[in-house]
Amino acid sequence: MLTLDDLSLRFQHQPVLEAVSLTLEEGRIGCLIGPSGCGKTSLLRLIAGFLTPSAGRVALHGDTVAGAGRWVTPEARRVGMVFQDIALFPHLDVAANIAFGLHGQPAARQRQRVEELLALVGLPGLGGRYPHQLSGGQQQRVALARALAPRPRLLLLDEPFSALDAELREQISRDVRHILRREGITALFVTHDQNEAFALADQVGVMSEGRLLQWDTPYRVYHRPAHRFVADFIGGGVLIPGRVSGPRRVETALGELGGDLPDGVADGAPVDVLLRPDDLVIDDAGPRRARVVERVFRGARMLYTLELDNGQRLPCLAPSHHAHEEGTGVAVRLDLEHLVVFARV
Ligand SMILES: Nc1ncnc2c1ncn2[C@@H]1O[C@H](COP(=O)(O)OP(=O)(O)OP(=O)(O)O)[C@@H](O)[C@H]1O
Repeated sequence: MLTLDDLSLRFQHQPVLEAVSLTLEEGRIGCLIGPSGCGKTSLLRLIAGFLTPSAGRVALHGDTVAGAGRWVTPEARRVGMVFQDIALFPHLDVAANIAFGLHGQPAARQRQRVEELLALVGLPGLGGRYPHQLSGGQQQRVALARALAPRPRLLLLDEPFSALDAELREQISRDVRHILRREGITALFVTHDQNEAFALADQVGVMSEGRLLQWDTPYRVYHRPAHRFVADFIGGGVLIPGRVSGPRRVETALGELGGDLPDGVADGAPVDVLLRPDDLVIDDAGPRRARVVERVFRGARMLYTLELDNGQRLPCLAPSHHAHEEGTGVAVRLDLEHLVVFARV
């Protein structure tokens, strides 16, 4: 459905995007995450046709819409957009807002499509209200209905839920996933929130400084980060130093660990090993001692920061019913499914 080939963008000679390539299959949901300023919004704007690439190609359904000497206007691309600031027309009622992209169609057909969409987004009967008479979540549903009305081939959503509070955001992102699935819409989201990306997406893209570092399933982005930045950015883990101590072996402050090593690292080479908060278990029978430096209550679980004798600090997510006080000692063991190791740069 969507193909980007080596897409690059410059603003006044400043590189903003560099050689971004990805494919998104029909009916799939993709999600781009990355720090502020890494180029996520610019990438959406290139796909929509509000920006022109400096190099590379954008294709929709196999047709080149930008690059390789071709240019298709934004209107002709049939790409819908939902923005962070909801931007409904305040002087139009909900039905007229949704029908905005349907002008030119017979009135009866427009009315039918509006009713259908109001039902789809869970707001039946609210077509006569004005935007100021709706909650933030309801307004965002109307914005979604408006974008879906002309049946776009691809829907782009730029931080659509960021203005909503956390609880509502979770609910509405689940609903939106449902709606997109039911309509078979191909969608590409931008979000800051990795939990949202994991909950919504079939494919997650992690961006940094204009590059797409990994485009993969949520599971692989989390468990098999392809890049040191991805490992660091996702999941609240830390990279601890280690040294290759044999084939598939690494010596660390937590003992010798076994697993896959990156290609080409020699015996004795310095490496970094990824430890996520759920890789470390507080266990009286554990072989290593650590001190509780900090703890943050997260409801069912407590997020501890533990410090080893060598000063290495590690995050540890543990059930909150055994609360360990700050300053006390605990015994720990590792519960690693697989090793993620990066050659030291
Ligand atoms: N019109 C412009 N002219 C010059 N530079 C721009 C312009 N628009 C964006 N940029 C720069 O391009 C880079 C990428 O911006 P972009 O908005 O795509 O990032 P982002 O990842 O969406 O950020 P955020 O998460 O904060 O919205 C930034 O360094 C920004 O300053």
